[in-house]
Amino acid sequence: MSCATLAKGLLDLEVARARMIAAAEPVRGEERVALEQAAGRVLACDLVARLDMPGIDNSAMDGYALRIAELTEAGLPVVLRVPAGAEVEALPAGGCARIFTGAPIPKGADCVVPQERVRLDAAGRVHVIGEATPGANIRRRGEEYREDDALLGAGWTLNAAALALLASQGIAEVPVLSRLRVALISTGDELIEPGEPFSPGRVYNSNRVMLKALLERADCVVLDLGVIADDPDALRRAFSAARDGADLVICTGGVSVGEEDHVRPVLDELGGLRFHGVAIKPGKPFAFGYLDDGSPAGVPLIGLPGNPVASLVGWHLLARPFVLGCQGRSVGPLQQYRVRAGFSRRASRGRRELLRVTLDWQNEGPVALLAGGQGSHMLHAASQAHGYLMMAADTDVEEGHEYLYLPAGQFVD
Ligand SMILES: Nc1nc2c(c(=O)[nH]1)N[C@H]1C(S)=C(S)[C@@H](COP(=O)(O)OP(=O)(O)OC[C@H]3O[C@@H](n4cnc5c(N)ncnc54)[C@H](O)[C@@H]3O)O[C@H]1N2
Ligand code: MOO
Repeated sequence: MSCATLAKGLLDLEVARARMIAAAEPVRGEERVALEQAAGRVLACDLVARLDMPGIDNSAMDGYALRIAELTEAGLPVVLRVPAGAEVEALPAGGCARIFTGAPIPKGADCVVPQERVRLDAAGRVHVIGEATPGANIRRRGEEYREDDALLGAGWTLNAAALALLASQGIAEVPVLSRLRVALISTGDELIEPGEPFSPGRVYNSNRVMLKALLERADCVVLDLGVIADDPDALRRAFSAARDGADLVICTGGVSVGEEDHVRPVLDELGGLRFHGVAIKPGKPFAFGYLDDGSPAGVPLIGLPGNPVASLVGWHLLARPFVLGCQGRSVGPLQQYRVRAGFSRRASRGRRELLRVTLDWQNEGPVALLAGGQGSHMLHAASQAHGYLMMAADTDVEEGHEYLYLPAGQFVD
């Protein structure tokens, strides 16, 4: 999309995203944690294999290990029984071994025939039904990787399979990066907390629990500073307190242009605003800057919009890549592919629109349907959406036409 079509003064999404990614400085500090505690943590250094994988030649099937050259019409007697965990033995000449999945291949055997493909005669001799192929059903030592081969790189997020991989190497403790400490501030005089009695004009704080969940899922330690009034002095005090204990400050609300919106001027006063306003809907009043704490760079601050869905979109597209970068994790380009729209809709002027959609798979290919109301305060559709249909600025949605779709799975930590 050409920047010329964007509303004046707003950054293009890709430009803003690139600036967030470039600004992210990986946190220093690491610790060793037990494998059981390491889910979702970020590896602090490269790890190499300690052992060949598999460690020995072993059987992929329950069956019989034999030498193909010794197969005759008379069949082979079973002369050995090899369960998983047994010592490696030699296969005596002229016989075969009853073997089980994972058990070591006896020396001299060159094939495992699954038990479904053998016939046992009255004397208990093994007859192979069909062909026996050399090497069949034998998992070779080191066929996956060898000792000292690269296993996982620094910056890798330890997902369940990665933990299992390390466990398979006998690794019980891993070096991980220190968790990013994020101070979370909600601004707004109107805010009350869930559980408090409702009164007209009050708004339940939805951003707090949403961002806390997103940050914790992204392996951050959240320092929740609660709700701060729409007042520059209160905000000044909150930002000053936040910068002293956190690697990053995130606040929501008060980041737009009204005289009740104090985030931008206070950020400017306490450090410096780097940019404000991104050409996306929702999520336009996104602010990024630094609070001066005496260090060369200062403490980064992200101001997300108050409208909850705008805050969510700002997290997904701009704040999360910054957090990932601060955690030493790699941030790839947005995953997107083209999907047919099952609805028509007028364009957003001057901003890309991120429509919250579900995918209907009942037709030949997926069809995107609106997940519900699209206002930036409308959380129901956001809670149901499978992803975003990303519309270029000033482009109407026409039913049956294809548009870029961003699956929500890419934003899940
Ligand atoms: N004259 C203009 N007005 C607005 C503009 C603009 O460009 N010119 N931008 C609009 C857009 S777009 C958005 S998005 C909002 C965001 O404004 P703020 O970030 O300043 O947010 P607030 O004004 O504080 O609140 C907006 C809205 O969200 C509710 N809110 C705030 N915090 C929470 C929370 N923690 N949980 C739930 N809901 C929250 C708040 O009550 C308001 O209803 O500005 C537009 N205005
Ligand atoms: O960016 Mo606002 O989120 O359009 O409503």
